[in-house]
Amino acid sequence: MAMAMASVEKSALLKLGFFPGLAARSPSPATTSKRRWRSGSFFRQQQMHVQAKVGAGLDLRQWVQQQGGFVWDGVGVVQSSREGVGLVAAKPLAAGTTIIALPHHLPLSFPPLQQPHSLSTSDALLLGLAQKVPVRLGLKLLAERAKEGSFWWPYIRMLPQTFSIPIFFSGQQINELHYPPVVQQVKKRCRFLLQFSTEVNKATENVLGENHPFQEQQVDASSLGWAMAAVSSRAFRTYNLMGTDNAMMLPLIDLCNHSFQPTARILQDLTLAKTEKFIEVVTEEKLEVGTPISLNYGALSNDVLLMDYGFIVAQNLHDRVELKFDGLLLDAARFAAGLYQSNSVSFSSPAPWQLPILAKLNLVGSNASLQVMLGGPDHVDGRLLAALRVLYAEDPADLQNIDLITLQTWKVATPLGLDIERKVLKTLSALSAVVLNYFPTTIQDDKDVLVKEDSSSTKHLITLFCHEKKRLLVNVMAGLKSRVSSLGKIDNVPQMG
Ligand SMILES: C[S@@+](CC[C@H](N)C(=O)[O-])C[C@H]1O[C@@H](n2cnc3c(N)ncnc32)[C@H](O)[C@@H]1O
Repeated sequence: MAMAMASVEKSALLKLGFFPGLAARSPSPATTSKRRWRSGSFFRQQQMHVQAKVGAGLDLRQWVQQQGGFVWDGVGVVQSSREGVGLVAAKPLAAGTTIIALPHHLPLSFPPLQQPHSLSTSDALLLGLAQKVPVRLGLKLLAERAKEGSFWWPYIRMLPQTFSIPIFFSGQQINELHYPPVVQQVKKRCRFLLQFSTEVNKATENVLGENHPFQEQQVDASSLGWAMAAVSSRAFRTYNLMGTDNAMMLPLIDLCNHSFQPTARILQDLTLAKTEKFIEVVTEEKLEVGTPISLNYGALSNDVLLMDYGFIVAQNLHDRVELKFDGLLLDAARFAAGLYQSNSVSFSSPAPWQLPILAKLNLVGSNASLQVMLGGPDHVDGRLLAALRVLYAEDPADLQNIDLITLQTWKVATPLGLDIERKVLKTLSALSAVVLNYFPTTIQDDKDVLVKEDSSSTKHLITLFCHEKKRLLVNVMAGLKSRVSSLGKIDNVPQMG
C-alpha cells in the first residue's frame, strides 16, 4: 500500500494500518502495576460525555493553532455513536482549499535515532524494544502517555480509551466472525501482544525513575494493544525526500473519519519537509455547512478495516473472500456442482503435465502462495480461474498454445472449450456456495440481528462483517450464473489463435 512519492512535490498520504502478520488471543485486562498508569486521569477524561468530547476536540484545535499550525475557522467538531468524533464544515468552503496545516514538530513519530551512544537510558531501552516490533510508534505513544507533562498530552487525552478492533473481542466474539483468515490473524496479533508485553517488562524490570521508558509503569498486553490499536487506526505514512517512510500520528487531522468518497485529502509537501507547515488537509470538493470532512484511508477490504480500524463499509468494492487454494476444497465444490464422477482424478493429485502450469501460477511448490480471492469485478481470482481450467483439461495438447494471461482472465470466453468452461463456472459457483455454507447463520438471520442490535455494538459489527461476506458470495454466484447463461448463447467455440 505504500506509495513511492519521493519525486512528487505534494504527495497524497495513506493511512498506515497494523503491521501485517502479527497477532493473538484476547489480551488480559490491565493488571497490577508497579505504578499506576496516568490512565487514572486519562480514563476519567475518556468518560467525558459527548459535549465534553467535542469541547476537547475544540481545545485540540486551539492547541494546534497555538503551536503554529493553521486551522480554518470553519472546522467544527462533532460526535456520533457510529463514527465517534469527527470534523465537519461549519461554514461553506471552496474546493482545493487548505483546512488544516501542521507544523513540523506536531506529529507524533518515532524519530530516527542515529547515535545510540548519545541516547538516554530510557530512549536506548525504547529503541531496543522498538526494533522488535513493526509498529514502533505504539511504544513511543505509550512512553508519552506515561510521561508527566508530555508535549503531546493535549493530543493524547483526546484518543479513545477503547477500540472496537477484534484484539479486544472476547474469544467467543472472535470465533463468531466465522471467517478463518481474520480469526487466525486476530489470534496471531493477540499472541504477539502477550509475548511482547513479557519482553517489555523483562527488559525494564530493574530500571528506575527517569531511566524507565514508561515511568516504571508495567506494560501489559492490554496497554500494548491499546497503543497498537491507536497507531493502526490513526497513524499515517509520511515520506522524506529520500522516499523513506515513517509512521506519524497527526493531531487534529486524525479526527477525520473515513469515506471512499472523501471530501478532503491529506498532502505532504516534500519540498517543505524542513519548514513549518508540511502536512496539510485540502478540500476535494466544495463544502457546505455540515459536510463531514472525511479522508479516504485507502483501498481497504473489510478485513483490514475491521482488524485495524474497528469498522467496516457495507458494499465495499475492495472487499473479498479469501480462500486457501486446496485440492480437497475444489473436489468438494466439484462434488457439490454434480460434476464428480467415480473415475474423476482428485484435484489434489494433478497430472504431471498440469503441474508446470500450476507452478507458474505459484499454486504448487514449496514457495507457493495459496491465498486466492472471490469477489471483485471479475468475481474470482485470476489464478483460481486459471487453475480450475487447467485441472479440468483432459489432454496436455489442450494447454499447449494457451498463455497464462488468457487462462487467468475472461477475455476469451472459452479458452479450453465450452465444456470445460461450463464445468469451471459451475465449480466456482459451487465453491462460493460451499464457503457460504460455512457460516452457521443465513443472510436473513443477520438482517434480523442487524435491525435489533445497537449499531455501535460489537454484535452489530460482527454480524455486519459476516453479512457482507455472505452478500459478496451471493453476488459472485449471481455473476458466475450469468456467465454460464451467456455461454449457452455461444454456438461456436472460438478457436485460440
Ligand atoms: C482516524 S480515527 C477518526 C477519529 C475517530 N472517529 C475518533 O473518535 O477519534 C479512525 C477511527 O474513527 C472511526 N471511523 C472512521 N471512519 C469511520 C466510518 N466511516 N465508519 C465508522 N467508523 C469510522 C473508527 O473507529 C476508526 O478507527
